[in-house]
Amino acid sequence: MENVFDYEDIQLIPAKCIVESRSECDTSVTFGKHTFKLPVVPANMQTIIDEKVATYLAENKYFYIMHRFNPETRVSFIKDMHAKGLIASISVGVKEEEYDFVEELAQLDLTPEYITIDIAHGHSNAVIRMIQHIKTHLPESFVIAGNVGTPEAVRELEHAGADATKVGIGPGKVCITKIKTGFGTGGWQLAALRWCAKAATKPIIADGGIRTHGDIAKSVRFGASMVMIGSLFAGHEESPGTIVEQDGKLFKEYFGSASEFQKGEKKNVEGKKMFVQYKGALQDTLTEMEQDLQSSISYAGGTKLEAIRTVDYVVVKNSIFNGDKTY
Ligand SMILES: NC(=O)C1=CN([C@@H]2O[C@H](COP(=O)(O)OP(=O)(O)OC[C@H]3O[C@@H](n4cnc5c(N)ncnc54)[C@H](OP(=O)(O)O)[C@@H]3O)[C@@H](O)[C@H]2O)C=CC1
Ligand SMILES: Nc1nc2c(ncn2[C@@H]2O[C@H](COP(=O)(O)O)[C@@H](O)[C@H]2O)c(=O)[nH]1
Repeated sequence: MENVFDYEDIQLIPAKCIVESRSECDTSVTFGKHTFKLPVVPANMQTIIDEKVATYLAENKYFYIMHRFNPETRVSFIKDMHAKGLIASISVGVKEEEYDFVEELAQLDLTPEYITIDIAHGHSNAVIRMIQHIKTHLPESFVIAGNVGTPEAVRELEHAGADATKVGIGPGKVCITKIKTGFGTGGWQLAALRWCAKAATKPIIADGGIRTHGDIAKSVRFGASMVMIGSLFAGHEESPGTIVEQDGKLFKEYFGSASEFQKGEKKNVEGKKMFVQYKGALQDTLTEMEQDLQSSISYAGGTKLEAIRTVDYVVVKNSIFNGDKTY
């Protein structure tokens, strides 16, 4: 791999502005059969999303993916969302009982609009078999498969029938895969995204490592149709993590899906727990993301997200923050 870089090493180069106001710029994205307000999806993790957050996002035309860690609630979740006229977007694993679950949905005539196969090492026969199983029993569901970090993996999962692939092995804020195994895209996630996007013929979700709103525009530039974000969504009032007070300041817990806290045991642990600063209402962050992305589109010299995909960029090797912090 040549030209390895990450989010903080890149600056996008402005093109001539064609709008009078940033409000003219449209951040919406069509992903599968639906159009959403932002190319952003909160991570399908237990401290990021629950039924209430999912409903809020769907009602307000944001994409969401419900996590898979309360498997027994998934059937009622899909029914509830459909009863409210909302899309159902769920996650599955690859263990034996997940095959039965997919068949159960088919027997109940319940088709989630989106199903995400959510495992750590998605370039595997287990995921390929699950894609094929879903496509056999629920052919109308849009299947997102991951996570992967190579063009070979993207090609194989697409070939197996995935409608989108999710790229990112180990760049997450609560991830310790890179430390415990020595593998992953941590530290070069943006370059890995570009590498994968060149091979992809279907949409890619860039997953993990987003630390600023500008990183969303950079992900779009390097080939993402959608960007999955955990840590930036962990500190909200609505975030399911427990709230704690320390030295008069409020924090919310954020833990990895492969952490001991999630698994309830110390086996194959590849995630940790941390506390992020409380930051008020979820909608405030979504609104700020939209405004920042509208601004990105204006700097790209366009009125739509697509304008970002073709801008020039420079590699500035770890210098863009220049000691500054965003908060
Ligand atoms: N994006 C990322 O970088 C990472 C994300 N995660 C998240 O953590 C959660 C748990 O993930 P995961 O452990 O995959 O889910 P599961 O615990 O559901 O494991 C899925 C299946 O894959 C097997 N498996 C897991 N890792 C490997 C591997 N490296 N090689 C071969 N087989 C493997 C498991 O068996 P067995 O346990 O017996 O090996 C199990 O049968 C998911 O939500 C995932 O997204 C976890 C790590 C990295
Ligand atoms: N290696 C691990 N990765 C994990 C774990 N739990 C979640 N994740 C991944 O992180 C992103 C979110 O990243 P962030 O930088 O935005 O916080 C998430 O979508 C997963 O792909 C874990 O336990 N280990």
